[in-house]
This record gives sequence, C-alpha cells and structure tokens, in this order.
Amino acid sequence: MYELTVIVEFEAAHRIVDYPGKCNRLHGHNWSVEVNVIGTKLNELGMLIDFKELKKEVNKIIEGLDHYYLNELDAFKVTNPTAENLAKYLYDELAKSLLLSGDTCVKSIKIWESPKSAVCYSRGKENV
Ligand SMILES: Nc1nc2c(c(=O)[nH]1)N=C([C@H](O)[C@H](O)COP(=O)(O)OP(=O)(O)OP(=O)(O)O)CN2
Ligand SMILES: [Zn+2]
Repeated sequence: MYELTVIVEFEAAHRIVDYPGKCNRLHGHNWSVEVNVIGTKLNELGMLIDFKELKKEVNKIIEGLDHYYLNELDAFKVTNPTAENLAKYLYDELAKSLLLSGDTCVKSIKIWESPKSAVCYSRGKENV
C-alpha cells in the first residue's frame, strides 16, 4: 500500500455559531490542509497519482474557500464551519472530483486550524 500526502494552505474567516465563547465572534485562521491518498497500483511512471495533479484538484476546491467568510458560503450557511465540518467538506468534494484509478482513494483529510489544533476526517470505503 502506498500513502501519498500533499499539503495546501488557505486563509479564511469564520465564526462558530452558538459557541459559548470568543470563537462565536468573527475571526480568521491560516488553515493548513493535509490530503492523504492511498492505493496499491502505480502507473507506468511509477506514481500512485502525480503530486501536481493532486494539488491541482485540491487547489480547485480550496479556491472556493480562500479569503472567504466561510459562514456565507452555501456549504456552511446552516452547517457550522468548524474544522470537523471543513474536513468532511474537503473530503467529499475531493472524492467527487478526483479521477482515481484502480483501488486509489482519498484516505483522510487533516485540517489544521492553528499549529496546535487539527482535525482528521476519514471514512470506510462502504460510505463513500
Ligand atoms: N473541535 C473543535 N473545537 C474548536 C473549533 C473547531 O473547529 N473544532 N474551533 C474553534 C475556534 O474556531 C477557535 O478559533 C479556535 O479555538 P482555540 O484553538 O481555542 O483558540 P486560540 O487559537 O485562540 O487558542 P488559545 O489556546 O485559546 O490561545 C474552537 N474550538
Ligand atoms: Zn476559529
């Protein structure tokens, strides 16, 4: 099994609606997103998936978040833009958009809200 990782970053503002504390107020983060893809079959170049291709797909999704107020986006108008919900959103969007061959699939999305706080989202293949 190969496990491949790319990391992308974006900046965005949010507020955690109904949070009993300061995170209820509008504030921003430099988010760091770690994408993990797994699989067993390498292509003719000896790659699971080209880092370049993977980053391109991740960045297409990130473009929709970068420098936005996340609570105003369709995905987070009702769902609180917590690190948990952002991780799942990124996982779902990437699983939809990524052209993967064989048994290659998105394993997990880990999103860092700060250098000390992160959430990792993953799920079994049966729920994809
Ligand atoms: N499980 C989660 N907990 C919290 C989330 C979250 O998304 N998932 N988010 C927040 C807030 O967004 C907040 O901005 C971050 O909280 P926190 O790390 O506590 O804030 P600071 O960076 O200011 O760290 P301090 O240790 O308080 O200085 C809260 N919790
Ligand atoms: Zn926050």
